[in-house]
Amino acid sequence: MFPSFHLTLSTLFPAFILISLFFITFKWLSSTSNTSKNRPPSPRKLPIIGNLHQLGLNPHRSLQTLTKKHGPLVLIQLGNVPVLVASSAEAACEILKTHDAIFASRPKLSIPDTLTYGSMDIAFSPYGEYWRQVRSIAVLHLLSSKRVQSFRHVREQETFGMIDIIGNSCGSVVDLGELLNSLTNNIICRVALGRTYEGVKFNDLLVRFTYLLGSFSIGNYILWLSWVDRLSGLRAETKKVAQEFDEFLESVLEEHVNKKRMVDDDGNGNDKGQDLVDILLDLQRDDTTNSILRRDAIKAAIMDLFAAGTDTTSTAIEWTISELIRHPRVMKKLQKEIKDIAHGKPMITEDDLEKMTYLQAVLKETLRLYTPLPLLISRESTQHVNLMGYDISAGTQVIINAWAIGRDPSRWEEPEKFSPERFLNNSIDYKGLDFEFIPFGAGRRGCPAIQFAIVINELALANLVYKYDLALPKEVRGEEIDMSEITGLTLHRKSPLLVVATPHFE
Ligand code: HEM
Repeated sequence: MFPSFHLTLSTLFPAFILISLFFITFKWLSSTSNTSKNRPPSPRKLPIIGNLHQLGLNPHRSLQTLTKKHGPLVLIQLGNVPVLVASSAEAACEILKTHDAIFASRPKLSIPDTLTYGSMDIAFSPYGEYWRQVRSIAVLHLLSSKRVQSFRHVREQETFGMIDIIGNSCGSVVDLGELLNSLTNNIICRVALGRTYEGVKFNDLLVRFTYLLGSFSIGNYILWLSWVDRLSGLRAETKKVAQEFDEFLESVLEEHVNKKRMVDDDGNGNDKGQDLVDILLDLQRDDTTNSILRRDAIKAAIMDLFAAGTDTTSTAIEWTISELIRHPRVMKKLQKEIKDIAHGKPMITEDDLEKMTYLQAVLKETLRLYTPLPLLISRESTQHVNLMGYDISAGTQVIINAWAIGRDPSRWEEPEKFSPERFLNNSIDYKGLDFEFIPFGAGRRGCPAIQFAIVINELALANLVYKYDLALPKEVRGEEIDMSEITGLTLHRKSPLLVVATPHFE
């Protein structure tokens, strides 16, 4: 054993010297070529993990701290992956407007990829022809103004249903967060699938699904540590949820195909009341030229609505109510506006919302302070680009800290203060043109469902505060409401929002 060991060492030694020389020369060459490039400032990094340890449990906050030290464009290293962090309105404008096409792709991340049939959905699919087509199908057939309008009865019924449930609580404590979550799930279910699926099993599946989308997979950043994802059970759970969701969506598709046959048999084919699955199946049937709408693509598109549309919407309403409870002056002013416009009618309907300028300002203020997707959805550069004087290589992951931008003191007076008045008498909007306020992102990958989301938010909020006085339960009254947060896919309240609702009209 030992002789052969010596023999191996003696033969390996010159090879070792040669390899070392080659490596040192290569390092030197690449470092000289790097210095000719002007990289954005970077914090000091550790071997192997780079800056991963600096992300913490609330990455939007840790990244804001890095920005304060290094400036609005910071290049960090997450394992092997270079990540550009943008935290000012100017930087966001450069990325989402000036160089929008270069930053319009998404990085491939293992968890969303497994859950969405290999990123066949809209939100996670790479920039290209496939993404263009699925996005335009969703925009045209589900999210256009006409379509959003056609689902008005669904939103109103579900919102009024929630108001009734609260009414039946007879002044006892209700978990408002849970009710708001059911509200958005039910609306998306009815619009996308034609009916609600409220069973414990489906709710549990949705919770696990959104939890996974917000989970961190180390294998995405340090490939050889992928075993950690296997060992922790993350990979197995992702596959399990993907399979259970697939079985559920298969049964929904079957239900629709059979229902369609019955309608056809009656000769009663009727456009009104069509849900998204009906529309996609029709398009698939008519699609003789190309096969963009394969079965997996239909299922992935539906999944996207749950991933992108439920938690984001309900968490925004939950934070708004939390802030209103903390700010009785704002609550009173809002209730007065709604009451004056409602003229004693039993419920607020969507026609009333347009006139409620203070309500709109309250919601904007919440989206500024509690940006539901604080880091938007990561982008990836597809070619080398010069950004604000810095060289950014192709394949760099890009994080836009919309949460920090919304609290940037150079753009917002008293940025930490909840003050809806700042949105009165000015034109700042969330439609992606004012880069200091981008809760829905901007540019070609910006959220395509702004109108859909806002109307759900406004209707729920208006009815909740019109019908009830909302207060903390007796045992916590007088204490500050807990506003601590927890970050997963979205920015959530850490503790449930428990309230007591006292009806106004008794
Ligand atoms: C308050 C509620 C919502 C917020 C704050 C929100 C925010 C966002 C953000 C920040 C993005 C990424 C934008 C970017 O990369 O620039 C996004 C993308 C997306 N959102 Fe929303 N969203 C909301 C509700 C919804 C709803 C209700 C739906 C669907 C019914 C939806 C569907 C989508 C889709 C499909 C994408 C992916 C777009 C793409 O990659 O091309 N969102 N959303």
